[in-house]
Amino acid sequence: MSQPIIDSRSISKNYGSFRALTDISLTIRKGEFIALVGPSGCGKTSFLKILAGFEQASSGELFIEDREMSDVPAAARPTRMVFQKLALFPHKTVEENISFPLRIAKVPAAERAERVRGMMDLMHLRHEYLTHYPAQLSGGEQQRVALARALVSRPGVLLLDEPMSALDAKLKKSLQAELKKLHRELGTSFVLVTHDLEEAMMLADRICVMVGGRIVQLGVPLDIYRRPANRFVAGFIGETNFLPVSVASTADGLSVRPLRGDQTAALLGADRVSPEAHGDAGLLLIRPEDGEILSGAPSPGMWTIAGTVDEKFTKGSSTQYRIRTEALDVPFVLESSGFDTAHIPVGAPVSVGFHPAKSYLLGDRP
Ligand SMILES: Nc1ncnc2c1ncn2[C@@H]1O[C@H](COP(=O)(O)OP(=O)(O)OP(=O)(O)O)[C@@H](O)[C@H]1O
Repeated sequence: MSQPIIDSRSISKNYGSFRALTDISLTIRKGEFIALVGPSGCGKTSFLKILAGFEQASSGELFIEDREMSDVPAAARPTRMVFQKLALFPHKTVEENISFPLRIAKVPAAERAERVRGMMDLMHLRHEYLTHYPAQLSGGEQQRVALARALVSRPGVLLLDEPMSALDAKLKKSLQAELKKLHRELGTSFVLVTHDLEEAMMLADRICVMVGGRIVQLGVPLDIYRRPANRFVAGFIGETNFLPVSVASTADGLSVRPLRGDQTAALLGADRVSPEAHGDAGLLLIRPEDGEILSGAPSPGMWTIAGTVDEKFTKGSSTQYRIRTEALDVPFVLESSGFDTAHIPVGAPVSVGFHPAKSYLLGDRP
């Protein structure tokens, strides 16, 4: 798991005068599952295409399996790519589609047949589909055939460009689960481009957040969620509340206090402070699940904010409240597990409690 399979060194990409990627340095380990996330146009697909050999970097170096890739064409790389829009051959059967890379590699017919059937089993595709054409299969089945075709030549790296975005929610969930299982069983490195942050958190060992053609954060999902690099990443990865605070240095660490309201100051440990936070002001990141609507006295160390329920949504497994407060210009978002058993009506006055020492301090710039 620790050996690198992909080593991208300061890769940049220009399309004419437009710079799509700047200084992308990323090492992906053997067997690792990496998700590339970021807003539309941030360069995720461009980077994937450079890894696959469908685009050339304008500068920088790319090593895959310790080999420099600038002169290695796509077909000769240990990478295979699965696209968002299916790229199956419509006039070839499922068997011909999956065996295509093996034909190119001149694998003997008997071995081809065996490996294709092995992939059908792995992808939970019935063998009777072998003689079917792609149009005769459902969207999810077609995407599984595309995965089978990409994996049949046993690539070291599977590149996935939003392979599930065209599928309906239920199919997507089942394919996500299959993908995770497949990754565990095969030991192949997966690089997944996705817009779906929940998908990235569910599947990836590490998430790489890109903005404007640059990597802004690379880390395990929990770190990206709990210790985002800046306000943009925090807001991009899940819903969040940003409470403006004043910051003072003390002998015991940083002390914070809300700009509005008269709470006692709270001390933050060094692991609760973003490296980009500095000066005497900041934003305290409070995730919706970290707040609670108090029914009694707050527990020691809690800060409380008074407000009124502006809206509430029942999501099935949880209930979300949006609470208007004096402390924030936008509603405080709070999520509690389960149904709204307390039956707190919209318009009701409430007291929101949370532990500042468990939150994370960001700089106050966007
Ligand atoms: N062949 C091309 N010629 C010119 N510009 C391009 C080309 N391919 C991509 N771009 C531009 O480069 C930028 C990055 O595109 P890319 O497709 O890599 O982004 P992305 O993060 O994958 O976006 P999305 O999430 O919308 O798919 C975009 O502004 C895009 O318009």
